[in-house]
Amino acid sequence: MSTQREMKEKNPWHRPVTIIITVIGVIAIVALVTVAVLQNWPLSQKYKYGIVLDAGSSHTALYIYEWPAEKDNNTGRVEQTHSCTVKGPGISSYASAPQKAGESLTECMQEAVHRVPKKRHHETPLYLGATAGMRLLNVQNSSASNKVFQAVDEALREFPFAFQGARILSGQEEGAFGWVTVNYLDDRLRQGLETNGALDLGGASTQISFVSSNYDGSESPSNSVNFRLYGNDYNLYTHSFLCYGKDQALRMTLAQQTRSGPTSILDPCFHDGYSETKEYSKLYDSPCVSDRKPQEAPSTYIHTGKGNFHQCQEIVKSVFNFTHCQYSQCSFNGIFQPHLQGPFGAFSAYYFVMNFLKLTNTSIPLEQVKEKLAHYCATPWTQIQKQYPNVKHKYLAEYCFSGTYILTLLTEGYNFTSESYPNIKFIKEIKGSDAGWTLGYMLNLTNMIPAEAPDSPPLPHAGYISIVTVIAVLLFVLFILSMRPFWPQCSKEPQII
Ligand SMILES: Nc1nc2c(ncn2[C@@H]2O[C@H](COP(=O)(O)OP(=O)(O)OP(=O)(O)O)[C@@H](O)[C@H]2O)c(=O)[nH]1
Ligand SMILES: [Ca+2]
Repeated sequence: MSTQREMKEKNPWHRPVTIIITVIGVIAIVALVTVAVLQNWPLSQKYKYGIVLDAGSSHTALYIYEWPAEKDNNTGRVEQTHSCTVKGPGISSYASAPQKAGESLTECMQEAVHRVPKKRHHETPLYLGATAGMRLLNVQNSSASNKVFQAVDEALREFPFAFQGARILSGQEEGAFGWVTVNYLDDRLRQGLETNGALDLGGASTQISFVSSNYDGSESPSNSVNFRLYGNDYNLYTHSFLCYGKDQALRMTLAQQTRSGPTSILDPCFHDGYSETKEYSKLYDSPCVSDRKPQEAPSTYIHTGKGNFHQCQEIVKSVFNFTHCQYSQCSFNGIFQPHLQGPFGAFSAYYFVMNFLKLTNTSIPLEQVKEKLAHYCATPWTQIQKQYPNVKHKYLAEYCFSGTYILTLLTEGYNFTSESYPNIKFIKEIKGSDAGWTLGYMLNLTNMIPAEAPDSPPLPHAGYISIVTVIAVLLFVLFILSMRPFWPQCSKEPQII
C-alpha cells in the first residue's frame, strides 16, 4: 500500500513532467490554431474593388463592388457595397450642354473616392456603360453623342481610379449581362443549377433573356449568346426592344393619341381629373416617335385622363406589331422568341411599378391582378394625390399607364399566360446587390467568372480552421489521458481502513 506522498517519493520527477507536458501541449494547440488562423486571416481581410456607372436613359447610377482579394477568379463572392444615384437626368439629356454630363457625375465619384480604401484606388477599375438613352441620341445626333462621351471621359479621368473607358452597350450585352447578374447572385452559375430568366424594364428599352431547352441559337442567331461559365455551356436567348422602355412606350401611346394634332386628348391611361398642358415638340423629340409627328399641330395639347384600364390596354396593344413573323414563333414586331422557360426575375421599372401598386405577389391570379389595376386606374386623380402626398408627381401620374404597360408587355408581348405568370418574381436586389446589367458587365470585363470550374480546395477556410482545432484538442486530450498513470490520484493505492 502506498500513499500519494509515497508515490511522489517513488516518482519524484512525475509532477514537473506533467506540468511540462501540459505547457507544451497548450503551446502546441495555441501555435497550431494561431498558424491556421493567421494563414487565412490576412487574406480574408484584403478586398478588391470595382466601380461601374450605369448611364441609363432616365438617370445614372454608380455601383461599387467588393470581393476578397484571393478569390478573384474563383467563387461567387462579389458583392455590391455601395450605390449612388446621380442627381439630374441621364447623360443623353445633356446633348445641348455636354460639359454638364461630366460635371453631373462628380458628386457620386467623390463618394466613391471616400468609399474605396485609398491604397486600392489606382488598381480599382472604373467603367461607364451607357444604354438606350445614348443609343437613341446616337441615332438622332451622333456628333452630340460623341461630345457627351468626350465630356464624361474627361470628367472620369480626373479621379484616381483605373478608368477603363465609357461606351454604349449593345442591347444584346445589356440583356445578357443582366441575366449573368441575377444568376451569379443566386449562385446558380457556379453550382451549374437551372438558371433564371431576366426581365429588365428601363426608361427607353426593355430586355428579355432566358435559356430555353428547345433553343439552340440556329433560329435567329442575332438573339443568341453563348457562354461557358464554371464548366457549363449556356445558350442564352436575349432580345432588347429599343423604344419599349416605359418612358418611350408612353411617348408612343401619346403619339398614337395625337396623330391628328388635336388640342386636347382624353387618355384612359391617366386618372380621371388629371389635366396638364404639354408641348408637341417635347413629345416628338425622340426617334421612337419623330416619324409620326402630325403635319399640322398646335404647339401644345392638353393631356387629360379618364382612368379606364381596358381602354388603356387597347391603346398600349396598338404600339406592338403582331402582324408578321418569319420564324416559328415571335414575341412582337417580328422578333423571334423561343418557348418561355423557367422562373424569371423582373427588375428595374418592373419592380418600381409593381411594388408601388402592391402587385409583386405573382401567386395572385393574373385576372385578379388586372382587376386590382383596373380599380386603381379608375380612382380619381384628386384621391390618388391625397393618398400619396409624398410620391414624386411624375411617377404618381404614370403608375396606371406603367402597370397597364407591364401587364400588356408580359402577356401580349412575351406571351406569359395565367399559368406562367406565377413564374415571374419582381425583384429589386438579390442578397444586397441590385439586379441589373452592371455586375455581370464587370464580372465579364475583369474575367471574374472562369470558363472552367476551378479546382476548389476540399474544404473552405473556416472548415479547415475548425478541423485543425478539433484535431489539436483531441490529440492533446489523448496525450493527457496517456499520462494517466502519472496522475496523482491514479497513483493512489486503494486504502484499507
Ligand atoms: N416609380 C419609380 N420609378 C422609377 C424609380 N427609379 C426609376 N424609375 C423610373 O423607372 C424607369 C426605368 O428606370 P431605370 O431602370 O433606371 O431606367 P434607365 O436605366 O434609366 O433606362 P434604360 O437606359 O432604358 O435602361 C424610368 O422611367 C425611371 O424614371 C423609382 O424609384 N420609382
Ligand atoms: Ca437600365
